[in-house]
Amino acid sequence: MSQYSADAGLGSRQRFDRRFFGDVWRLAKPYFTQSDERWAAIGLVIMILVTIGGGVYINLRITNWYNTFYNALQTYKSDAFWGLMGEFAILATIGIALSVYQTYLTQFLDLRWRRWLTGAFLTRYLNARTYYHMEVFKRGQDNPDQRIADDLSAFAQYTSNLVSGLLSAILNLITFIGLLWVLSAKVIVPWGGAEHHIPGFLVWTALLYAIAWTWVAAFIGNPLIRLNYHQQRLQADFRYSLVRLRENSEGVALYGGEDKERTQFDHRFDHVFGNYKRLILMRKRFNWFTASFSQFAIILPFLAAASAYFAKAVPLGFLMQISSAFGNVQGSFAYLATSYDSLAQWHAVTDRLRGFLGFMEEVEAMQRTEGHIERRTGDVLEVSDLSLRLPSGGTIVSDLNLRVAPGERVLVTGRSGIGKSTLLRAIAGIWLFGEGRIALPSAGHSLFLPQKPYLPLGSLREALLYPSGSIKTPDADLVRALELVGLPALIPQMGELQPWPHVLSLGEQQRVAFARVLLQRPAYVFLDEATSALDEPSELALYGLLGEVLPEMAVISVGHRSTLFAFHSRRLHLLPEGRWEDNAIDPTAPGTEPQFAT
Ligand SMILES: Nc1ncnc2c1ncn2[C@@H]1O[C@H](COP(=O)(O)OP(=O)(O)OP(=O)(O)O)[C@@H](O)[C@H]1O
Repeated sequence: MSQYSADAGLGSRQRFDRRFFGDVWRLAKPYFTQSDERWAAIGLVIMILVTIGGGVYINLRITNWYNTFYNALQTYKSDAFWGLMGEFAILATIGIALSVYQTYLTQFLDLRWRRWLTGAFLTRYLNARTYYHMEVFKRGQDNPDQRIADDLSAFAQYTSNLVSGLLSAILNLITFIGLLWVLSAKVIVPWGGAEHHIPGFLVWTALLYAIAWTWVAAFIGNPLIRLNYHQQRLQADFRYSLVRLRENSEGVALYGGEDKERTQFDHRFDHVFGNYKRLILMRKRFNWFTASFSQFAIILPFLAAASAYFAKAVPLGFLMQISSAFGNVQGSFAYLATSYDSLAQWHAVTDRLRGFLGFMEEVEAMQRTEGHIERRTGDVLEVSDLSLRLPSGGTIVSDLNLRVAPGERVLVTGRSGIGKSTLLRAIAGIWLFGEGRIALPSAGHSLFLPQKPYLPLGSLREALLYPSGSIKTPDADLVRALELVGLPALIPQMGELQPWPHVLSLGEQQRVAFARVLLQRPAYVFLDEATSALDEPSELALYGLLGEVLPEMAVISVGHRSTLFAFHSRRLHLLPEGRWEDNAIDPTAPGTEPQFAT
């Protein structure tokens, strides 16, 4: 069971409750307590704390300066004026430097934290093919790419900014609350025709005012969490539809599907627009209140101290000092209210991340509980008592026993949808549902070629050596491989960075995949309709090449063409209800096998 709340990804819990902070802590803790970078991170945190503390101290000095400065003005002391100007210049310079460094160090911490978080998420995402299983068992999880690329960065930024802001507010409060309490002693509260002194009157005023402000901000601003959450999702959905068009541009262009695509874009953008409109309306409502509260907060201390001033009980400097101290205390009390919009975005980002992590944990748990297929590394492919099923429970194959010796060639046949690719997925170790035992040479010694070859981002050279070819492979070998598979025209472009999946035809891409086999020389190769886009003579030529260049390599193919019988010595035929037949192919009668009768 996931340690993150199951509904977290839906942004449905909009409270800053214990579970929310528990999840934030679980996301943040590893970097600061377990990572290799933890001492550097703690060092940065300490430096940020020093800048915050210094900033608060400068604030205090400036507040006291107000008192002296305005009193000097009121009493026309021009000689004190210039000295005070100089003092202000020094305080302001130190204050500016501290503020610049606080921002710089916080951003530097964000950047490093983001790098670490991204690395940790990627490790987990790629480990045990979790990325693949998350796609296969997708349940309402959207755009993992956005969660890794954007949300992690936003999480690091919001967390460090909000926490340093909160610490600064607390320090400010501790520093100024005493001063404001002392200053309150001189404040007169006229009530019922008499003058009263209420201990800590200004502190209570600031506190009550901030409570009212926070309550209104939370009440009005709460829907912002949900709207921010949806905004990020809808934005990512819209972007994803554009990326899909780019990736499938040829298919759409050939179908002339622009109108349909446009409708799809408009539809998705309407959602982005509608949600954003609600968001800005909500922000407008929210800003009405926060702007009113913050404006009124400016005059509140003057209102509170006016009676004392007009009664000439206190000088102007005192009034200005009160205003500054009150602003600091009240601003600290109201920190949560003034940061509510950022808090709402932080909540939304955290929701998305914990939803993603929760799902990743669910998939990892599924990998542990569903993975009953025992796997071991061996020299020979050996499948024992293997039963495979669909996630829904349907049987794909029952009690399969298969041994493929080095150099042997087995053709897997059966009607479409019977489970041929699923059998290869199970042998590759990416299909979870089933039981039995599989022994297979290690990853570097077995290579799986799907029907649609995967060409990574980069040069053709990199595509040829993907995934485990040595980067030191001499160019002469690559040239030879391209010649053998019938792609000599590509030799001059081997180092070019091009969108190869768009540039090469599917048949050419399948030839590139065969060149990979020749270069990487695995002990076992699995070809899942890996020549489906080629004409029959080219298909036979490529198969013949494998036999010639790599006679010791075992070949397990999935294919629908009867011409493939000529190349294989055995046929594993999958039948309905999990039945199967394993027969030798008569080499004297190629192509005469019945066509995949069930
Ligand atoms: N992730 C999945 N979740 C649920 N069912 C799946 C999944 N992947 C495959 N299947 C189902 O498993 C069955 C076997 O699929 P598979 O791709 O192995 O068939 P195949 O024999 O290779 O078909 P074809 O010859 O058309 O490529 C199909 O009914 C398919 O819908």
